[in-house]
Amino acid sequence: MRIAVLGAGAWGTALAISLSTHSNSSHQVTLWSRNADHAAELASRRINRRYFPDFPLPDSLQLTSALDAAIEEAELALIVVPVSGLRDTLRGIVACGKPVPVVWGCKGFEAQSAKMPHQVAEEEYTGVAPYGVLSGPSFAHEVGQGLPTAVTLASPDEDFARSVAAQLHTTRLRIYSCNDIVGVETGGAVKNVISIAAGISDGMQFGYNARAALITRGLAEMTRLGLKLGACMETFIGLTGAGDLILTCTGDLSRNRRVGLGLAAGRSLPDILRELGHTAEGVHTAREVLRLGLQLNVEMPITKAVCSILHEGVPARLAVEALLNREPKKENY
Ligand SMILES: NC(=O)C1=CN([C@@H]2O[C@H](COP(=O)(O)OP(=O)(O)OC[C@H]3O[C@@H](n4cnc5c(N)ncnc54)[C@H](O)[C@@H]3O)[C@@H](O)[C@H]2O)C=CC1
Ligand SMILES: O=C(CO)COP(=O)(O)O
Repeated sequence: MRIAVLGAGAWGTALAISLSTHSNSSHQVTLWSRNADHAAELASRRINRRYFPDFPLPDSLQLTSALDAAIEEAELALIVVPVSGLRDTLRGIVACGKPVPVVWGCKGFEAQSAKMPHQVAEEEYTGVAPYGVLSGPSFAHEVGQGLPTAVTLASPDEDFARSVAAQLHTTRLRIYSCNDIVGVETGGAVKNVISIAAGISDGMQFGYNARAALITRGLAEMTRLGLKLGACMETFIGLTGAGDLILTCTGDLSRNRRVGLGLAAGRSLPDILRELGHTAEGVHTAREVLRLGLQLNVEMPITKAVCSILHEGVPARLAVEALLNREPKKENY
């Protein structure tokens, strides 16, 4: 299959390497960077020093900064830019006049509009070609190494999800399919926010009990919001819900968790993000998750606490105390 991977950050590069290297069928993969200098450097050095420095690029991987060239022959485009770049990338594809099926890998809600990625696609890509999302517990660094990983491809068009999952599936990257795109995208967005909370808790040495409580009550928060948005309950105990939540709340490869660890250490958000040098979607998505929760009358106490620390300058210790001081209540979803 001819695949264009659009976005040459950590996740796009990991997927491009994995699909070029580990597939049984022979995929021809082109990696697109919007930055011409970056694309030229990738092509000449055969390594992504800025975003994914530990992994050489396979010889067969092609590089370009021309979007039309990347998608010209492609049978599928994997859009692996942050949520903030999804709309423009879809518009760019439409402007090229090449109606290629797309699957995005971003996890979060659009800033200001609180729209899920598939709602952005509904606005920009309806009637152009089929689309879907790839999500689940998948640190780029481990996928780049070819370590076993399982993810889910969701699309409102279930045949499309099944067919693309089967084509991208490899012995290292197991891909399930489903049609609950709302549930999958809610899980991917909310887990990033809860992962910041887990980083804060661990950074403050609150212990394993507190972390397990955050993961479990975070799952309740994610599920409550998702059900209000029309998702299926079962999705939240799957790879893209509990699976990704557990991964990013416990694994130090998570950039969102590292934001939380930095906040607990008393560092400023701009300093943390500068040092991280990568996208941490939870930082902006926290606001949008809270906004949606308020609109839909869904209680989101952990998200509220994370937002107050990130965006209102509330000290982490005070936000945690406010969480713990809430009235006792029935354990429910
Ligand atoms: N890194 C990981 O382990 C995983 C990341 N993701 C998700 O994938 C998305 C991308 O994450 P990473 O690649 O890790 O981020 P990154 O920070 O490593 O790289 C982001 C890349 O996107 C490019 N970019 C930013 N805005 C753009 C735009 N408007 N148009 C085109 N390119 C643009 C940047 O130049 C950079 O190359 C995020 O939504 C993240 O949540 C999902 C699964 C795993
Ligand atoms: O989504 C991820 C793994 O599934 C990556 O998480 P971070 O963005 O927190 O690194």
